[in-house]
Amino acid sequence: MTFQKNFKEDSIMAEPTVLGYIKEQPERLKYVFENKDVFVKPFVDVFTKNNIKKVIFFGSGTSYNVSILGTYYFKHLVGIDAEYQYPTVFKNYEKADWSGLLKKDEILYVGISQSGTSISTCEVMKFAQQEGYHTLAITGNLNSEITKYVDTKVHLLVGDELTPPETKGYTTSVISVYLWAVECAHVTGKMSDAEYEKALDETKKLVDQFQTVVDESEAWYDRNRTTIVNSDRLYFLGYGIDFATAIEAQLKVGEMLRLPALGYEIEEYSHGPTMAISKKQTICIIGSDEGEFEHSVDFSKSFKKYTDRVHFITCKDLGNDPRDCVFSVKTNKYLAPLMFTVPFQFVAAKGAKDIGIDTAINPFDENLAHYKD
Ligand SMILES: O=P(O)(O)OC[C@H]1O[C@](O)(CO)[C@@H](O)[C@@H]1O
Repeated sequence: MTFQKNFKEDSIMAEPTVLGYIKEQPERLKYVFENKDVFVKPFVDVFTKNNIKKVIFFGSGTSYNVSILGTYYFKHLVGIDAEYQYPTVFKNYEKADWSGLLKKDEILYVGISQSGTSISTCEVMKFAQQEGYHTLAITGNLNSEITKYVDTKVHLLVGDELTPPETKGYTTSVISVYLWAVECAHVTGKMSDAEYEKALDETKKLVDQFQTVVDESEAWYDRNRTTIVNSDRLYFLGYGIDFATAIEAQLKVGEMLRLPALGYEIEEYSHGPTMAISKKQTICIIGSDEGEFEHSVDFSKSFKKYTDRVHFITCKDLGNDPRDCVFSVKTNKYLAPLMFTVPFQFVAAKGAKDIGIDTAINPFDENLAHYKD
């Protein structure tokens, strides 16, 4: 069986490669931002018409990691309840509102699936629809399986991504979910006109500078490639919103570079896994804001006593250690995950190339994760 992906838009690449898709992100994110009405309007319509009080995000793999960010965006920016859940675990162990205070039609189930064919995500949306909840899916293929199980289908403007691992699929999904939250926050009065303009301005500024993000990420990988690809194990550590980047890095490296890769909340990492710390381990610490940043710097100093392979990925000022990826592009902590994922896309895709792995081939030939189109 072959890996199933099916996007209807034309590919602009003669021979699709993960590295090609990584490098397409500046242009693609700009396109997504300029065409935001396509995916923001249908979401906001459902949200406002139904006076939604809670959003539950579902996805698998990369799309699950997007759900983590979506949840923080809706909690912090829109100020409503939100959750991210593994689809099948949710079906078997959870319910939409344990408090019993919300009406069914105040809850929105959101399925994120670039291909629209992830089995578990499709199944939970089908279940939600049968139970009578509002259901919405964002997908790159508006004729895909998931669209059969939702009231509202929203187009993810990702274009083709014909290689198994998703890279631009992640960043286009993140920016889409962020723009949903910004718009919902504005229309509900949670964000003032000035705050709304600022949020859009910051988004535009970031997508306009995304080529620099890609260039600085690749340069960071090139500077550190030798130790990275010769590591016994790679850890990706982040607090709060940066935890999404940590487990997205774990996933990308697991898919492509295929070395042992572990994503942890940074303090959790210090509760046990540090017992295994050794000189051939690479530890990447992601982003962070305010107090979390200071704390992460303290952690990195301690880790450096045990391995030289400690890297900080941030847009805060941090000096000139070539092991770090300190972006010259600055942005807010909600948009920063768009940047922080890119260095790890290079670790995964360029690292794989450097050690002779073809990322266009999925050697696992079983159809467990996706429906066939
Ligand atoms: O967003 P989709 O298409 O549901 O896919 C989710 C996940 O499935 C895979 O494509 C393979 O299982 C992963 O690479 C990806 O993270």
